[in-house]
Amino acid sequence: MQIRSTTDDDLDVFIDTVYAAFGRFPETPIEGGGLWWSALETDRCLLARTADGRPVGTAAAHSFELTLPGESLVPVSGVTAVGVLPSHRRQGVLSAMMRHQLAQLRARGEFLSVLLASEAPIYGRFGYGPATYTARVTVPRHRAALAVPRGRGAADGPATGATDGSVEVLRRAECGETLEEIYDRYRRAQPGALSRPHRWWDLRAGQPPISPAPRYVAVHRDADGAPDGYASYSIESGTLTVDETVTTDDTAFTALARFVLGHDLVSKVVFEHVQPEHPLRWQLADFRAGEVSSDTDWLWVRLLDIPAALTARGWFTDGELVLDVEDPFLGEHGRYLLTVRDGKADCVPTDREPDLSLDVRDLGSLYLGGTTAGTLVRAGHIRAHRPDATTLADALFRAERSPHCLHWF
Ligand SMILES: CC(=O)SCCNC(=O)CCNC(=O)[C@H](O)C(C)(C)COP(=O)(O)OP(=O)(O)OC[C@H]1O[C@@H](n2cnc3c(N)ncnc32)[C@H](O)[C@@H]1OP(=O)(O)O
Repeated sequence: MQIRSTTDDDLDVFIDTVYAAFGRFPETPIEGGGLWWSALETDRCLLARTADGRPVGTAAAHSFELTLPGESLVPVSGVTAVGVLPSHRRQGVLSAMMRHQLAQLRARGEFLSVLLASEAPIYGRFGYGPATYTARVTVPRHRAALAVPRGRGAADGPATGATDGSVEVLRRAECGETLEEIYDRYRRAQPGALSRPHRWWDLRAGQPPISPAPRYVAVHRDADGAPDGYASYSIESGTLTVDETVTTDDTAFTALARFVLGHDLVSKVVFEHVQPEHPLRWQLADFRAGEVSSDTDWLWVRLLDIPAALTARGWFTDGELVLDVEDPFLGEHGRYLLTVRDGKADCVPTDREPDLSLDVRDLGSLYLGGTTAGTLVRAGHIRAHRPDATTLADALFRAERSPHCLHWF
């Protein structure tokens, strides 16, 4: 088998092979999403061919920036379009492509790779672990009243929590660069968020092709008229579905939630992509009115250079841990002393006794602070060699807020 990067000449073959492997991408672009292939970077697409030249497998990578805890922005590869023809599955084609791709990413000097997994059992063996999570919250309109914020001082505004800002409803084509600017400010402060490159906005990529229904965008502006949030939504059969809510602060989110929850001729409101620990359910007067479903993994993270990755993120508690990390797919093993002081980490090889022994996939899950070491110790995946190592790891890896990624690729 040969694995080679594509050129403009074989991009069509690449796309045909992806369609054949997935068997379900719509041929016709849908407004607001669905143009996934138009954002591909040709020289970052891999085609696997049999010895007689038949294309059988694909994998690609996008160039993104990922926000780490501590608002540190780093380049990452967003792995995508991974597929093997049904006739050639379970013969090692994907394994060969993953090995090839990880070596390529390292050669580019990248220390992190990320992806969205079509199925959860596929990527752990290649060293990826689930690192951000997402859920759907469904609110029936008749139970949609918001609670009066108990912590709000009289000087902060009216007791209803309403703000002096405004909401305007636009069609996507009328938004100009407003959404892109809001998204960019949001993602720079949100651990786990990916950049959405300019051309993705032009191509209307970055959102899943969920529905052919027209999309509306509610844009929130603060009291001075500056845009600080938007909610992109569609209405079908009495259900208003918000597929993306992007705000630079909680006030804008609350105002947009109030707007969609107050929409006439709608029986329920569905918020897609709500991050863990989001205050939305607490903001409802009836806590049980927000029904959580589709609680699942979103962004998977793979560390390619452990010291580089651990020193790149910000840290919020001082401490010292010895991590013994196995990387079975790449046949590597390393033991590292992680020392955190004043928000920064030092990470060097050591032969000290380990505090935690773990697989690189589990380090990927801890890395953005969205999964606790305690959970993975209890699951039997991480081994703690002293009783307080788990508590310390939980405190150390925590981010300033739960990591979250909205970008679809
Ligand atoms: C980031 C993204 O693009 S996600 C999209 C992933 N692609 C898809 O879901 C499209 C449909 N599926 C496919 O094209 C293929 O089944 C792939 C790409 C998932 C797997 O390709 P294959 O060439 O069959 O994988 P390969 O033969 O290298 O398998 C390696 C190992 O993973 C296991 N594996 C592969 N796919 C799966 C799966 N879907 N579920 C569980 N195990 C799997 C294999 O059993 C094998 O295990 P083993 O080493 O213990 O024998």
